[in-house]
Amino acid sequence: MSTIRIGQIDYTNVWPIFYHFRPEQTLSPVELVPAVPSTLNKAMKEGNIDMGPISAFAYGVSSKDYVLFPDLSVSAYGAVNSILLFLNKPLIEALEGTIALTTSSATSINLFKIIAKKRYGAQPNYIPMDPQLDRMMENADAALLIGDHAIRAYWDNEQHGRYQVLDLGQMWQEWTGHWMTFAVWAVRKQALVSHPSDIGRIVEAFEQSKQKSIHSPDPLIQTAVQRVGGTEQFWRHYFANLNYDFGPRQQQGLQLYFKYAYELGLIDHHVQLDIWSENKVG
Ligand SMILES: C=C(O[C@@H]1C=C(C(=O)O)C=C[C@H]1O)C(=O)O
Repeated sequence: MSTIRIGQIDYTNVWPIFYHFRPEQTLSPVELVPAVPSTLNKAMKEGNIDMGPISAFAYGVSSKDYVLFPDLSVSAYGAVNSILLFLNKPLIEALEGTIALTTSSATSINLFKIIAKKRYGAQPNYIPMDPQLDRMMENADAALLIGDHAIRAYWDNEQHGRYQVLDLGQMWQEWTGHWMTFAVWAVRKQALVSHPSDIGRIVEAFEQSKQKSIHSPDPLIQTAVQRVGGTEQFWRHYFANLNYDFGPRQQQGLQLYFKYAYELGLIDHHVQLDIWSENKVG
């Protein structure tokens, strides 16, 4: 039996869904592949991983090849606390200049482009850069970071107070009134064919981890303090504020995002959300 390769986003935001993830009784062995979202997006596209969390944008690009796992996502209604734009001048001025975009993201960098163009009619100069805030700010008027890179830069900035910080989840919600989904759990259609009887067990193991983490967040909070830093209070709020569902509200927000991405030519087709269910094959 070939191994099932499952991507694992290398950021704390996905911990609730992985912390207790123990797929049992799968016919094939399971291997976890940790990496930042942009690396997982590419590995998934090339077939080097079979399933797992990817940027919602990457699902949109390759939607014909993937199916979504039900009720799993990384979403927020308003502030995310880890999708942050750091600015050294007011937004309106920065939008006429240069914006550095982290190379680890796909959803958030395109969310920024959508907000810039559709809300502000702006088309700044974008430069992709590795997620190092100081180097980014040497080259740009504002810098977008995600995940733990954003969290660490935020703490650092609290000490030095150098930059204004805007939260993209909040910008999106204030503008559209909608939820935003940053990551979805996708499976390659090919993997549905090669591992048909294991999919249900893996979906169930993810769902169980999520429920366990939501009901007892303390172990995750303690581990985050030890491994990443920060206070217990920060992580309690962070995990409680993120949302891991993929229900009608999250789907509506994501559909609007895909509509705008299509209108701006960031994605070349209308994206349909194709969600896996036990009774559906392929
Ligand atoms: C909430 C977050 O969502 C993330 C943002 C992603 C993106 O911009 O492509 C992808 C996956 C998520 O890890 C975060 O990174 O903080």
